[in-house]
Amino acid sequence: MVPDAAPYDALLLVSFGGPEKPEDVVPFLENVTRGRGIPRERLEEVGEHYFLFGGRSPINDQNRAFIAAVEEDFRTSGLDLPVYWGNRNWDPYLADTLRRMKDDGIARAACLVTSAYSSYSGCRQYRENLYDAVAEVGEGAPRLDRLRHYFNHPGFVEAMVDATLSALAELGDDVRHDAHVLFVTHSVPTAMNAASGPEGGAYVAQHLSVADEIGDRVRQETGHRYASDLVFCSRSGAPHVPWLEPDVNDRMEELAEGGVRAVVVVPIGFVSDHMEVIYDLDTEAAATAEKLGMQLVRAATAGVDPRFVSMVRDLLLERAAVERGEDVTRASVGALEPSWDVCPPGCCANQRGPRPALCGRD
Ligand SMILES: CC1=C(CCC(=O)O)c2cc3nc(cc4[nH]c(cc5[nH]c(cc1n2)c(C)c5CCC(=O)O)c(CCC(=O)O)c4C)C(CCC(=O)O)=C3C
Ligand SMILES: [Fe+2]
Repeated sequence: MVPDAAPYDALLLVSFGGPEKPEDVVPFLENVTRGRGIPRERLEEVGEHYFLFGGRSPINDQNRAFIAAVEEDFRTSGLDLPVYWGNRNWDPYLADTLRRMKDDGIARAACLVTSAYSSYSGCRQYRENLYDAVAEVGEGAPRLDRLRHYFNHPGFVEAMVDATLSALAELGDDVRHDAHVLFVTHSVPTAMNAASGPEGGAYVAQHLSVADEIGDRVRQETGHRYASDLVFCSRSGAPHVPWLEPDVNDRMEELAEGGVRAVVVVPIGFVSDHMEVIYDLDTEAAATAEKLGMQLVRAATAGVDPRFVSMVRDLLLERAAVERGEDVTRASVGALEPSWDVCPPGCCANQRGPRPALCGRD
């Protein structure tokens, strides 16, 4: 049976964007932090992370590889649907892509955001960006729907379960049994977590449900329940503003004091190996492990894992059926329900005051 994507005539991948050469770094950081109150010293420090990698973030190449994999998955499934890509902070910018979609005659597109969880940064801010880009293009811009959050979709979770198992297998036999699993995500201000989702606290709750589910699956596969925590990386902002803790490095110090000799770092908050992963985890946290005499193995991100890639088709066909008024079964794992299609009023509120956004009731 040929899969039915109607009423959609395209998929739009919506992402963060990153610099591709040294001259891009400062203008990119200006785009990211415009009006966000990030201290100058923090910006200089983050700029150095990019320069350490030749002024090029891996994120755009990761998105190109992901799009190629999704196109191949569509093709082999008989789904004839073009895939477009637009970013919040760097070329290709959302408005430019929407203009191209309009010229190509795209009337309606489903958007997949490269952020799996609810928060202002990972959800509403992208919805505001979509509103602004549609407004910029004006008459004839495609109508956009945002595909639901996928933190608890089996395509994402299964990929992370296997990545965790592979990372554990890499540890030395002498330390594996006592290894500690650190599920890592991007820190956000505690106030941003408190405002996330329709009732608040969704950012942390969603990560805890993914961590629990991976822990259960690892126990089934290995017969061992590993000690674990949810920890955070990439804290930004002004020092007096509270952000989610503990930081991954601080937690490793504590664990080392308690005699832990090995950690597996599982980046559940990130869907590909971008700068937070290759700098904050593979460079900084790895150096902390070295200093503490601990073994550290970092689990792979979902990247182009075939299950994660085919999840996109599943979410797209599910939403297409919903839009056609059909009943759907929504794949999900763990304690939380499958996420909503359209964000409820107030969901992931913008703490600087309301701004127009697409794909929500407000
Ligand atoms: C929750 C979350 C995700 C995960 C969800 C998702 O994936 O979207 C994420 C992803 C990313 N964040 C990224 C880069 C940056 N984030 C920054 C700043 C901030 N991030 C925040 C949150 C998040 N960020 C927040 C609350 C701030 C403070 C400023 C503000 O309130 O807006 C800054 C400014 C410098 C700094 O302060 O670190 C940079 C450069 C890149 C690109 C990496 C690359 O280039 O490879 C990616 C994928
Ligand atoms: Fe960020």
